[in-house]
Amino acid sequence: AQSHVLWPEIDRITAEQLHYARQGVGEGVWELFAEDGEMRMYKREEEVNGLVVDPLKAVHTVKGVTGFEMCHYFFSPDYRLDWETTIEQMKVLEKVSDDTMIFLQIHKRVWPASQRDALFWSHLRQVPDSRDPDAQNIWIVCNHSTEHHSAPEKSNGKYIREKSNGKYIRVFLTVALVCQTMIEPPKNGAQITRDDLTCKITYCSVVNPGGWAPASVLRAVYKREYPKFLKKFTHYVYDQCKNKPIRF
Ligand SMILES: CCCCCc1ccc(-c2ccc(S(=O)(=O)CCO)cc2)cc1[C@H]1C[C@H]1c1ccccn1
Repeated sequence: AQSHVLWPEIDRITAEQLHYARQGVGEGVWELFAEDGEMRMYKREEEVNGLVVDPLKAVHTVKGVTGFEMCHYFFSPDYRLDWETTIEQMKVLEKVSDDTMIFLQIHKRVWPASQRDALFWSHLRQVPDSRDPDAQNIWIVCNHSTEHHSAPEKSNGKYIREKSNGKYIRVFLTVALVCQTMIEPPKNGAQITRDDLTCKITYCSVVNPGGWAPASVLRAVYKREYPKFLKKFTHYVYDQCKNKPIRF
């Protein structure tokens, strides 16, 4: 992917998102708004030009899967429709490389707002841990809005794009899923099993709705959809992996 025109941006945004994901939620600005078992979901209330763009940060711990497995199922287009319940259609516009793709997703309409679509590059990468050089166990998937010749936004600058009989508003998003594998080595030197694995997850998301939607509607949607999404996704990955050989 190093040769692709997007590479400098992919490299920069992925590094920025890794750094951002590692910042704790201790500093008072984050508000805890959902808890479910090990999952903690935080948000900051922010508006850009009167649009709600509340940044979200979730932390979660899932036993029995590796960070690679979690990121693999998040990145791969083959499984997305199994766990993403808010999209109507998904298309890979370009396969930049084995670890980088460009997606176009049409999201289900959220009444009374107009229907949205999302066009973004998605990049999967293993991250050497600067603090712990032999921790080859951190993986990240970064998704960031981009343009693409095969899915232009309407030139009127209102991010409205014609579809067959209506219009989509294009959202602007930056998302990062950072997963670290923790291994509790078995006492008696036995082979590692899934019972010895724990995956520590940090999920960060900023979705700018792209066009006007009532703050109350957006905040209600985010409050409902994000916990549901992370719970469904992590359970899906556990179920997909539990009877398969471990992939680090
Ligand atoms: C009036 C609603 C305007 C915003 C609609 C919208 C668009 C994209 C997105 C979104 C796009 C991508 C991602 S992801 O993490 O990269 C995974 C791949 O799909 C995540 C969320 C969200 C929402 C908001 C529904 C809200 C919502 C919240 C969590 C999940 C789904 N929907």
